[in-house]
Amino acid sequence: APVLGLPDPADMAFDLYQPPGAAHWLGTDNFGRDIFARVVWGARVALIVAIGAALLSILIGSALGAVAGYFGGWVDGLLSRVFDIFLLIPTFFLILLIVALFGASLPLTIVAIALTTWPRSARLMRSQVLTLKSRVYVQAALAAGAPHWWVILRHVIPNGIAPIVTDGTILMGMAILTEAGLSFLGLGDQNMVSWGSMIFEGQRHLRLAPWMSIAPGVALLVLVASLNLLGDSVNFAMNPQLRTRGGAPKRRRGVAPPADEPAATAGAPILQVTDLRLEYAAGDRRIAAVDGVSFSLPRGGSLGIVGESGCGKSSLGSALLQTMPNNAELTGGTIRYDGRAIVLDGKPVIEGGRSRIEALRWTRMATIFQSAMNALNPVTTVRRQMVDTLRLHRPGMTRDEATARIGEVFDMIGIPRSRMNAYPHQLSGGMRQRAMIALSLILEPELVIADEPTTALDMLIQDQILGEIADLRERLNLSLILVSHDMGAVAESCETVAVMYAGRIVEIAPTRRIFDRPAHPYSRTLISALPSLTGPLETLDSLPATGSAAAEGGCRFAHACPAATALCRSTPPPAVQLGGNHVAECHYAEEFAAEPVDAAEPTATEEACA
Ligand SMILES: Nc1ncnc2c1ncn2[C@@H]1O[C@H](COP(=O)(O)OP(=O)(O)OP(=O)(O)O)[C@@H](O)[C@H]1O
Repeated sequence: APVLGLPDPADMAFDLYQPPGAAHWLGTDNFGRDIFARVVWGARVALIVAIGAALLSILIGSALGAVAGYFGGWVDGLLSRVFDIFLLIPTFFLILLIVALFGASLPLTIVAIALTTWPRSARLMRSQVLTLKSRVYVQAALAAGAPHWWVILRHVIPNGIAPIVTDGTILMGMAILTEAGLSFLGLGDQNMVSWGSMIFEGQRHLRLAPWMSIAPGVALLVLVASLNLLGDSVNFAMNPQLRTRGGAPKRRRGVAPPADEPAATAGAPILQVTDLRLEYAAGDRRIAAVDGVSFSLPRGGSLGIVGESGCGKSSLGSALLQTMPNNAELTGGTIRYDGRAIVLDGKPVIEGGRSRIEALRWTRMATIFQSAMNALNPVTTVRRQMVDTLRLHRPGMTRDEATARIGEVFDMIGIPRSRMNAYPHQLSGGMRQRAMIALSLILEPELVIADEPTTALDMLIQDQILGEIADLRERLNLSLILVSHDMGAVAESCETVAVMYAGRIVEIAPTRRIFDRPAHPYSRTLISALPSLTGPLETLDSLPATGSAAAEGGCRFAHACPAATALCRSTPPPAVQLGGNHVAECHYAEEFAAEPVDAAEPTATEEACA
C-alpha cells in the first residue's frame, strides 16, 4: 500500500459511507476510511498468515513424516499416533486457548494454525517416503555408505516434496480463511487490518453500505482461488512427467476405414508397416524417434529389431500397439494387421465407434514389457492380474475356468502352479519375467511384441527365457517382434533382423544373410562387436553419438562411418535391394555386401545361427 501511494488505512475522512467512485475506488466505511487501502493492507495480513502457517506446517510435517516413513517399525507407529492426536485438535479451540492465555496476536495465530495442519503434510510425506525408500537410487546411496540423514535430505525429501508443496498452497488458503474467521469473531490481532474484521464490520452496515463487506469478501475469494490455481501450476512445474505423460491416455483423432479396403486375404502378412513416423514433443523441440519405418512380417514369422540405445526401437514397439505416451504423435504412415489398416496416415482407424487396435490389443497383439517388476501390479497376486485380464476380455468366463487357463499357461512357461498366488516381489527376476510372458499369452494372441524381455536378467536366465520364447513361438505358431540392443539375442530367436539407426531401419535381411553379408556399415559394426568364442580378447571401438547428418540432407550414419564419402554427407542413401529380401540404406550397399565381415573367427552368434 505505501508503494501504491494509498492513504493510511486508519485515516478517517468526513465522507462516511461513500459508494465506490473516482475518489475512493471501493468506497469508504462507517468511519470514512478508504476501503481499497484497507483491502490492500488486509492482503498483507492474509499473505503473512498464509505463508507463515504453510511454511511452518510443511517444515514440521515433512521432517517428521519423512522420519516415520523412512524408519518404519515402532518409530512410524509412535509418530503416526502423534499425527493422529494433533489432527484431532480443533483449530478454533486451540486458538481460543492461546488467545485466553497469551492474548490475540498474529504470530500466535500462525503457530496455532500450523500446529493443527502439520500432520496433513506429515501423512503425505510419510506415504511418499514409503514408496520412495525402496527405489533403486535410494538403495544405491545407502549401499555407497551415505548416512540415513543424508539419504533422507538428498534423495527422499526432494523426490517426495512436489505433492506436499502443492498441498501447501491449499494449506495457505485454509490459513487465510481461518484467520479471517478469527478476526470476524474478534479473536484476531486488533492492531492490524484484516479482511475478517472488515467483513464483520461490513455486515453490520450491509443495507447502508454493502460495498464494505463485498470488497474484502471478493478479495478473500480471489486470493484463495488463486492459491489453489498456483498449487496446480507448482505441481505441473515440479513434475516433468505431468508435462509429458500426464493424464489418462490421449484419445487420438481417428479415421474411418478406407472404402475400397479388401477383405482380409489369406496369406497377407500379419503386420505390414509403411513409412511410419512418430515424433515426441519435448518443450519447444520435436524429436523424430521413428522416421519413416517400413517392414512386413509374415504370419508365424519372427523379426528382431536391433540398434543402440535411443535409436527408436521402443518407440516403434509402442507405435505398433498404439500405447505411446501423451507427448508422442504419429505424424504419418500406415500399419496393417492381417491386411486391414489399423493406422492410416498416422491416424487410428475407427470402426463401429471403437479403434481397431483396441479390439486387437492383447487378444491378438500382445506385448512383453521390458521390466516385469514395473509391468506387474505390486499389490495384486499374479493370478489375480491374470484373472482380471481374462475376464475383461471374456466376460462369461468363471473364476475356476480362468484359474484353469492360468494353470495351462504356467505349465507351458515352466512356472510351478503353486506360484500363482505369489505377489510379484515374491518371485525371482527370471520367474517374474516368465509371469509377464504368461500374462502376454493368456488370451492366445497371434502376434507378440517383446521389448527387451531379458534386460536386467543374468546371462543364464536371459538365455533360458529367449529359448522359451523361441520354443513357444514354434509350438503356438506365434508371430514375434523382438526388440533388443543385443544382436546375438536377436540372431538366436528371429528369422529376420532389422537394424535401426536414428529412427530408421537402415538394413533388413534374413538373419543368416545379414550375418554373412552385412551391407550397411552400422550393421557391420554391430556384428563385429559380438564376442568371438575362440579368438583373443579385443578392444572394441565405440561409435560417436547419433549424429544430425540427416538434418543436413546426408546419410544419418555418415558422421560415424569409417567409409563415408562426400556423397554420403550430401545425399540421403537410397534403399538398395540386394535380393533375397535383403535391403540396405547405403550408397555403397552392394560393395559392402560383397565383402564378408570378419572371416577370421566364428562368433558366438554365428554358431547360434548355424
Ligand atoms: N516420452 C518421451 N519424450 C520425449 N522424448 C522421448 C520420449 N521417449 C523417448 N524419447 C526419445 O526418443 C528417442 C528414441 O527413444 P526410444 O526409447 O524409442 O529408444 P530405444 O532405442 O528404445 O532406446 P533403449 O534401448 O535405451 O530403450 C530418444 O531420443 C529418446 O530420448
